[in-house]
This record gives sequence, structure tokens and C-alpha cells, in this order.
Amino acid sequence: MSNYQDKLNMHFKGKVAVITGAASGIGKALAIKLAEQGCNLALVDRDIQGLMSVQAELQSYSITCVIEDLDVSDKQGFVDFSETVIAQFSRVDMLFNNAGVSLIDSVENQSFEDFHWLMNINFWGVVYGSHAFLPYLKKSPNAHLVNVSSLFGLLSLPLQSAYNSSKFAVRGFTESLKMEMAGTNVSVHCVHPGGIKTNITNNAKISTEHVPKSQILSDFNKQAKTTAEQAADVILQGLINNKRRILIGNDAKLLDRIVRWFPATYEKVLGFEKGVLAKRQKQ
Ligand SMILES: NC(=O)c1ccc[n+]([C@@H]2O[C@H](COP(=O)([O-])OP(=O)(O)OC[C@H]3O[C@@H](n4cnc5c(N)ncnc54)[C@H](O)[C@@H]3O)[C@@H](O)[C@H]2O)c1
Repeated sequence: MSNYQDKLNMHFKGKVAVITGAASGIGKALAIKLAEQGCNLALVDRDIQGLMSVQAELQSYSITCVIEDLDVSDKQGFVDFSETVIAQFSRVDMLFNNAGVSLIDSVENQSFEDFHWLMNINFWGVVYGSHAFLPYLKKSPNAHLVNVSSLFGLLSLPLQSAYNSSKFAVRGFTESLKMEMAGTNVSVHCVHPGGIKTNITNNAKISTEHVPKSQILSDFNKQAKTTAEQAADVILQGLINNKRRILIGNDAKLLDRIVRWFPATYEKVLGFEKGVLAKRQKQ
């Protein structure tokens, strides 16, 4: 076994991890990687069919895996679920607040209903999960609380105002919590994936007002270079190496630098200075 494999195994074997949004994409890949290391799992999604198929895939591992049909925007549901997890495992060592959705629309066009829907899942879901599980994480000798923000928690793009707002909010919440937990047994990590090949854009609410859905999907498929499995590897490596800010993919690393070099003018560097909607109106 390689040194890295030894480290992975030592870090995760026999632990208990809660993962939200585990029926697909990054959450599912995390579940499989952790099961490979002998980590017990409590998986959450609102897609119960998808969760059941992940649970079936994990049957060959010598671990316990429980699943729960939970919408992360349900505050009381999260509290009840934390009690279920404790009743089942008597401990929790890791929480991955990973569930998320996407909405692509302009500020002027998008409804408040859609904006609230997205914030309730992407932001409040992270807050509710953190609150419900923190008391138990504090009892683990070596706990990790992992919140998935985005590259879009570092920079904004047009037609992403709701998603940007939610992911900047997750980053703000997580960085503050990280400082509150400093010196305790709970390590807090903020994850910023770049484009990852998952179902996120397929499942997105996309307004066809400005850009055809087919173009958005084909742009995403061209730009998303990292697989969900690679993303899960980077996250777990980040936990082992105690990285509090985990960037995934060369796109996230490069754009993070561009934003830090040109904080006030990065839209020029990225070619958005003339306004996407104004340009389209002229076409
Ligand atoms: N794929 C990317 O390019 C990318 C980039 C940056 C950040 N992210 C973030 O990564 C996280 C995982 O997304 P993914 O790319 O794996 O997408 P995905 O669509 O493959 O997986 C997201 C999962 O979350 C679940 N989910 C959605 N709403 C839920 C709710 N209300 N309650 C419970 N579960 C719910 C979905 O059913 C799905 O299984 C998200 O927070 C997303 O914003 C993704």
C-alpha cells in the first residue's frame, strides 16, 4: 500500500461521515471513496431512488450505510436526522454539506420564488446542517465540517447572481465558523470546485430569455474538465493535509489568482466588461 493510501485509510477507517446530495456527482463520489476506506456513511438526498442505487453500489464494502430522503432546506428535518444518525452510530466525525442546485437567469428576469428556492438549498441547507451536527462533531476526537461553495464563491459572472450570492454566503459563513472552531477538534473546510462533470447544469433552472439552454449545456460540457471522482480525491486529500480552503481544478486555481491580482477589474480580463446582455441586445 502506498504511503498516501495508508494515510487515507488511517484517517477515515471506522469513522462516520454524513454527506448531503449523495445521490449524484461529487456527493456520490465522496461516498464511494469513503466506503473504500472503511468509513461508515449517513447519506442524504431528496432523490431517494438515486440514494438507493448508491446504497446498493456500496453493499460490497464492510461498512454501515444509512440513507435518508431529506430536503436540506428543512431545518427540523435536519435536526431529526442528526438524532437518527446518533441513534444508529453513536458518533459523527464528518459532515459534508454538499447538496446544491443551479439557477441561470438575469437579475431582472428571475423570480423571487426561484431566488428563495436556491438560497434555501445552497445557503440555508449548509447553515441548518452545520447547526444540527456541530454539537456531535465537537464530541469526535478529530472532526471535519466541509462546506461546498464554488469557484462562483470567489468571483461573479453574469446570469449567476442567485448562485453567486449563495456560494459567496457559504464562503462567508464557513470562514467565520472556521475561526470560531480554531483550536478545537473540529476542522472547518471551504471547498471551491471549478467546472466538474456532474448533473448540476442538466438539473439547473435555466431561463431561455437570454441564452439557449442547449448552448449553456454545451459550454458547461466543454468547460468542465474535472471528474466527480477527481474532485472527491482532492477534497479527501485536503482533509488529510488540513487545508481549510480547497480549490478543485486548474480553472479554479487560475481564476482564483486572476481575482486576487485584479480584484476590481477581473471582468475586463475575463471579457465581460461590455455587459453580456447589452451585447446580446445589439446582435
Ligand atoms: N459541478 C460543478 O461544476 C460544480 C462547481 C462548483 C460547485 N459545485 C457544487 O458542488 C455541489 C455538488 O454538486 P454536483 O456538481 O455534484 O451536482 P449534482 O447535481 O450531480 O448533485 C447534487 C445533488 O444534490 C441533491 N440535491 C439538490 N437539492 C437538494 C435538496 N434540497 N436536498 C437534498 N439534496 C438535494 C441532488 O438531488 C443531487 O443528487 C453543489 O453544492 C454544487 O453547487 C459544483
